[in-house]
Amino acid sequence: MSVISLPDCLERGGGVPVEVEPRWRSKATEEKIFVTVRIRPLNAKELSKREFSVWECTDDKTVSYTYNSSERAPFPQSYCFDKVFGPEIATKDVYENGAKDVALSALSGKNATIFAYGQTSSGKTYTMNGITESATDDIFAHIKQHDDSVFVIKFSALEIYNEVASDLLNPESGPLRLMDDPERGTIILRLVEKVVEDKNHLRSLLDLCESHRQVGETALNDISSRSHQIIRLSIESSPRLMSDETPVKSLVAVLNFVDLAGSERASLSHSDGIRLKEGCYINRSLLTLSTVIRKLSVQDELNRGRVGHVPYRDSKLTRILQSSLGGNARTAIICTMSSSNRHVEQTRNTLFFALCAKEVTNRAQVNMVISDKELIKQLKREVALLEAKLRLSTFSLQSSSEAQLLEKDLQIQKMQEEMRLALQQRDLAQAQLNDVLKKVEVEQTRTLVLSKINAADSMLSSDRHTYISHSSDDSSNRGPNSFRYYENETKPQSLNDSARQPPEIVKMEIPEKQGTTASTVLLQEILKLEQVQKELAQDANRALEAVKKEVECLRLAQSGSNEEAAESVAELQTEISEIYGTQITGTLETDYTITKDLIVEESKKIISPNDQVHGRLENDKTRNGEFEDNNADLEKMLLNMHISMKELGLPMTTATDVPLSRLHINPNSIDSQRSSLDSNFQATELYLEGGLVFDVNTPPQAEENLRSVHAYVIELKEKLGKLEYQKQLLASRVLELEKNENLEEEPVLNLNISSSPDLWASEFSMKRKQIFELWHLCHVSLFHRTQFYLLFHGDPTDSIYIEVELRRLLWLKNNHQNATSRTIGLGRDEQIIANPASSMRILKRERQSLVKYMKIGLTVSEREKIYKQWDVPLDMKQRRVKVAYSIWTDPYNEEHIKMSASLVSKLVGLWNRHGPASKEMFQLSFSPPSNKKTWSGWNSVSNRLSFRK
Ligand SMILES: Nc1ncnc2c1ncn2[C@@H]1O[C@H](COP(=O)(O)OP(=O)(O)OP(=O)(O)O)[C@@H](O)[C@H]1O
Repeated sequence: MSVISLPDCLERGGGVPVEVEPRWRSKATEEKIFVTVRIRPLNAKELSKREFSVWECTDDKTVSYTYNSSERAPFPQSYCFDKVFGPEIATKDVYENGAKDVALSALSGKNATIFAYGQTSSGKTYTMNGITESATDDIFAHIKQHDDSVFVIKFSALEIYNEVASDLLNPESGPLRLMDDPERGTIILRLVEKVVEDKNHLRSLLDLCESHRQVGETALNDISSRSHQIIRLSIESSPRLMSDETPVKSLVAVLNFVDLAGSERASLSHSDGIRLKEGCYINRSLLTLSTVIRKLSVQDELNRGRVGHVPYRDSKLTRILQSSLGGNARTAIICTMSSSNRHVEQTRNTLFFALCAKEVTNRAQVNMVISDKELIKQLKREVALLEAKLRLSTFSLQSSSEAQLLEKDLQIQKMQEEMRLALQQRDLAQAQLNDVLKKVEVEQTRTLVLSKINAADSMLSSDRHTYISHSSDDSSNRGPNSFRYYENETKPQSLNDSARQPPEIVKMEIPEKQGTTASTVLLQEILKLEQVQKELAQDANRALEAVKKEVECLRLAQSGSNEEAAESVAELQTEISEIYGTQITGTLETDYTITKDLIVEESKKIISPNDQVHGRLENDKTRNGEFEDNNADLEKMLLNMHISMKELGLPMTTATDVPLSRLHINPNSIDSQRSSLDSNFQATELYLEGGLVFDVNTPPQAEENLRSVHAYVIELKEKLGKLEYQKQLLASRVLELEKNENLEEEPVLNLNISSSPDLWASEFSMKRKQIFELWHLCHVSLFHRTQFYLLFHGDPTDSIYIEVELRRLLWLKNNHQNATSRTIGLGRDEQIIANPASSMRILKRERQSLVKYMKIGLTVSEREKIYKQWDVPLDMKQRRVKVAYSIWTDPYNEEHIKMSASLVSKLVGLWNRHGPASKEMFQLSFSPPSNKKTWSGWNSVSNRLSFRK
C-alpha cells in the first residue's frame, strides 16, 4: 500500500506531512471560490457606545451600506456574493449554505478549505468553531452511514503566530518548518498528525488546539486570536475488504479549517507593545493573502489559464494555503463583518477582499492512492491502451495505404477496360471500313456484270420472256390440259404429283431496293453460288466420265465378238452404276425409285417374254443358238443402258428436278437466301438447264463458271440423247433381224462410216435428204423430226445415228406398205408406227398441239412475226392452224425444214438462244414415264419426249 500513513511519514521525514500526495488524480474541475458574507450583530459593548448598524442584507446575496448612502460615495453601496448571512443567521445555517458542500468534498477525495476572513472581533472564531463542529459532525455521520468503506481521519493543527508556524498538538516542538516539494507542494515538517478515533476524540483534539492557540485581549476583543490557526483533517476512504486483503485504491483528501487572525487598526485596537507587533504580523500576512487573492483574481480575469507570479511565499499562511488558493482544492471563504458604523472602513476592506476572492478559480481533483500492484495494472492498461492506439493508427495508416493501392488498381482496371473498348471501337471502325470497301468493290463488280448481262439480255430477252411468261402466267391459262401429251388421257396412277408436274422455274428474285444490306451477305451468297457451281462441275465431270464409258460400251458392242462386247459392256455398266450410285440423294432418290420401276416395266415391254417380238426372238433361239445369244446380249445391253441412263437422273426425270436434286439444292433455302441479297441489285435472272435460275449479278468469274457448266451439261445431255438414240438403233436392229430371220450370219450392223471427212460430209447431206423424204412419207412425228434435225449436223460421230435413222425409216416405209400383214406380231408401239393411219392421226394431233402452244407460249408480236415468216396473212382466220399445218410439209426445202424445226423447238421449249439450231443449245429431256401411254410417237422412246414449257 502506497498510502502515506502517519507512521511512515514520521519515519521517513521525521515530520508530519501536511499533505498527502495522491498517486492518481482525476480530471480537475474548475470552480470559483465560494464566497459568503456573514454580518455579526452588534454586541453589548458596541451598543453601549451607541454604535449602530450601517450594513444590512438587502437579500441573501447582497449586503448594502445603509447609512447616508449616496450615489456620489467613492465606494460601492452594495456588494453581491454567493451568499450573505445577516446577523440573525445562525452558524449552523451558515455552514449548511456556505461551507458544508465544500467541506464534505473531502469525503470524495477532493481537498477542501474553509476559512474565515474579517477584521478583529468580527466573529471569525465564533463562525469557524461552529463550522468545524458541524463539518466534523457530518463527516462522522457520513462515515457511520458508509460502513462498506473504511475511513481514516487524521488530525493535525498548527498556528502561525508572528509568522512562526507552530504545532498546536505539540506546541513545545517549536516552530514548524515548511518545505517546498515540486510535486507535493508545501510540506510542514514534523507536524503532528493524529488519527481521529471518533467525534469525541476529535473534539478533544480541537479543545487541545484551542488551548494552545495564542490569544490576547485587545480593546476590540477580549479574547482576540493573535495567530492564524489551521485545523486539518486528512480523510482517507477505501472500500472495506477482508482482513487479510490490501485495498487496491483509496481516496485521500485534506479538509482545512482556517481561522485567521483579524486585521486591525492599532488606533482602534489600542495595540501597543506585543499586541502591536502581533498586529503588524497579522496585517502583513493578511496583506499577502489579499495580494495573492487579488493576483489570482486579476490574473484569472486577464490571463485565464495561465499561471503568473503569485506571491505565495511572501507569508507562511499563503505558502501553507497555496493549494487552496487557486489550486487543487475546493475553497469556501466566509467573510465576517460587523455592521457597526464604527468599522465601516475595515468592513469595506473585507468586502473588497471578498470580491477579489470571488474571482479566484480553483481546480479541484479527486485524489486517489492506489497500490503498487494496482498501479502496475493501471500502467499496463495504459500501455495496452497506448499500444492499441498505436496499432490503430498503424492499421489506419496501412488501411489507408491499402485503400490507395486498391484505388490505384481500380483505376488501372478502368483504364484497361477503356483501352479494350477503344481497341474494339477501332476494330469495329476497321471492319466497317472493310465493309465499305467490299461494298464498293461489289458495286463495281455488279456494274460490270450488269453491263454484260444487259448485252446478253438483249439477245436472250425473247427467250427469257418465254420462260417468264410461262412462269408468271396464270395457271388457269395453261390449265390441266395444257402442254402435256397425256392430259386428255387418264393420268398414270403410279406417279406422284410432283413427278408429273410441269417443271417450275425457280425464280431467284432479288428484292427491289430495301435500303442498305450488308455487302458481306452478298459476298457470302456469291461464294455459295460459286461453291454450287463447283459441285455442279464435279457432277458434270462424273456424268461425262459415265457417258464416255457408255459410248465405249456401245462401240464395243458394235465391234469385236459379241461375248467380249457383252463382258466389256457389263463391266463398264458396273462402273457407271458405281459412279452414280453415290450421287443420287434426296429428292432424286425418290425420282430414281419411281423411274427405275418404270424403266423396268418399259424394258420388260421391250423384251417382254409375252411380247411378240420377244416371242419371235425366243423362236429364233431354237433355230440358231448363236443368234439367240446375240439377241440376249442385245436385250441385256438395252436394259442395262436404259437403267444406267435412268440412274444418271438426267433423262429420266423432269428437266427441272434433276439439276436441283443433283446439286443438293433446296429451293426453299434458295428462296430464303435470295431474300437476303442486296436489294440494290436489280432482280434479273439467268436460266440454266433444269429450271435452276442463277443470279446474273454474279461476278464475271462465277458467270464464266456457270456458262462453262451450262455448256457442259448441254454436252452431256447431247451425248445422252445420242445414247438414247442408240437404243432406238439397237431396237430397230432387233426388228431388222426379225425381218431377215432367214439369214444365217450374225446380224452385224454395218455402218460404213466414211474415214474421210469430206466424203462423210457429202454422204451426210445425201442421207439426211433421204431421211427428210422418209420422214414425210412415213408421217414421222414432228417432234422427232425436230429433235433429230437439231441434234445431228454432220459430225463424223453422228454417222452411226444417221445410218440407224435411215435404216429405221426404210424399215418403216416397208412396213407401211404392208401395214395390214406386218402389224401381226409387233408390239403396240410398233403396231402404231407401222400403221400409216395411226401415224397420220398422231401427226395431226401434234399439229393441233402446236396450234394450242402458239396461243399459249407466244406473245401477239411473236405470233405476228411467225405469221409473216410463214406467209400467213395477219387478217386471216385460223392463222395458227395454217402455220401448224404448214410446218414440216416440204422435205425438199432446207429453209422450210430449218424454219419448221426452229418453230417446233420454240413452241415445245427446245429453244435456240444463239441463232441457228445447234446441238449445244438443244435441250433434251424426257417426260415422266407412263404405264399407260396416251400418245405414241413412231417409237417408244420418242413417245416419252417431253418439252419444256
Ligand atoms: N454572529 C455572532 N452572534 C453573536 N455574537 C457574536 C457573533 N460573532 C461574534 N460574536 C461575539 O463577538 C465577540 C468576538 O467574536 P470573535 O472572537 O469570534 O471575533 P474574532 O473575529 O475572532 O476576533 P479576533 O480576530 O480578534 O479573534 C465574541 O464575544 C463573540 O461571541
